[in-house]
Amino acid sequence: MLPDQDGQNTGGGGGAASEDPSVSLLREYLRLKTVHPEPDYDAALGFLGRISEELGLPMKKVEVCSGKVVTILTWTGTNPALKSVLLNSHTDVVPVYQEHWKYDAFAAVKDAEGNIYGRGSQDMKSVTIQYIEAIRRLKAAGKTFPRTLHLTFVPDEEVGGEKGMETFIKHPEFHKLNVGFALDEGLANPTEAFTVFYGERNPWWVIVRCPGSPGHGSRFVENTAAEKLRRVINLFLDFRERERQRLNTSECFTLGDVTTVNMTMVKGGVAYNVVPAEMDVSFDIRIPPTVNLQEFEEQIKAWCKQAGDDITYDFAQKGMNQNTTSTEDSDPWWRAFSTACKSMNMTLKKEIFPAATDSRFIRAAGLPAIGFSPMNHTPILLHDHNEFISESVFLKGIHIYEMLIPALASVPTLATEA
Ligand SMILES: CSCC[C@H](NC(C)=O)C(=O)O
Ligand SMILES: [Zn+2]
Ligand SMILES: [Zn+2]
Repeated sequence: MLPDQDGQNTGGGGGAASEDPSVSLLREYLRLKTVHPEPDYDAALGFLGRISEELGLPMKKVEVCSGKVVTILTWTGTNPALKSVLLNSHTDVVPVYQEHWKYDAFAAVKDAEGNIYGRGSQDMKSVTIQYIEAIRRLKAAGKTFPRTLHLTFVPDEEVGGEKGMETFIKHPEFHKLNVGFALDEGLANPTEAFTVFYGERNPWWVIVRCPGSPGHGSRFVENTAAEKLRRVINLFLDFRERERQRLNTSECFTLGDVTTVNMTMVKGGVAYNVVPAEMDVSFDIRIPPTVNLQEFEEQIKAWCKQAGDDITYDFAQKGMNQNTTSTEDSDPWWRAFSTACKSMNMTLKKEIFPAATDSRFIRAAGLPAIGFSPMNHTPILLHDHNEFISESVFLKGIHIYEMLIPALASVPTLATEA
């Protein structure tokens, strides 16, 4: 059977049944080209404006930087004085290598197995539509909850969040939301379990500059940049290997529990026969919240000193916040979240997110945030070729939010709110 490009009438697996409207909505959203480097944010704004009307929820637009709008839909609770629940998602997606995809990455093709292919199908347009569809169903069922729910749709997460959540979190309009707890993106899990993230590793992007004596390429020049560069690379990559071994030798460790180091760029040199006056190397380092950051920077300093004279380093990214969100049963937000999951017989795996999401800005503001994308039995394909989500996993995810949202929006008044 041919894959379904238009999505009007084909059920997953090739049946003749009509497509679930939630699936059609996801596929419509996947077709919007909110892809870097020039995301069509106007298309997303138009789409969200329509959703606001359909759901009967007021929409607010906050332009945090020129052309970068955060959209907020609000379902006011019966006790609006209580702290609210934030359902956050980003509207942008990363670019694709189209030649490596089975289908057009922006056609939202559904194959005969019911797998929906598209950039953002995991990261994180599926989650956006799951929030929307769960709320649509809860409203249609006439439910109300004590706590206010805010859905925020933010730009630029995929390019670091500087003109998105990082700025929005400091904006008066964010403070007006009176947030008590936030949900944001997680990762798929290929097993029966669902992964939940209660913290993130800090990204440190380091450039190490190695100056050296220049000279003719035919000579044994002393004190070259390349010799220093080699020692720097060895010291950083030896540490990488030790951390890799540590991850492999302990069964209870995941990627989020160790420090990764990757050499990502090398620069230097002007001609084949000129010994360069400087060579630079860059590393992408991700550091778990349990590591002492001051001590780690001392280590970097010591490596640079050991590698030779006058070596310096700079940061292009240096996350310093190590806040994590409580996953203790004594925490009312976690209790609400985990109890709802338990009632659906879901197995949860608690982890530190290996990369960086907008949750880091929420946690840095002192607010609890859980990273969760309800995608079990799904390979992790974010930023990868042929990113997909199955129709059935997507639909189950809506049901999961139909249970989670009422639980979170009904967390009893906290001691700090009384
Ligand atoms: C540090 S800003 C870049 C953010 C990006 N997030 C993801 C999820 O890929 C990353 O971790 O590289
Ligand atoms: Zn994402
Ligand atoms: Zn991403």
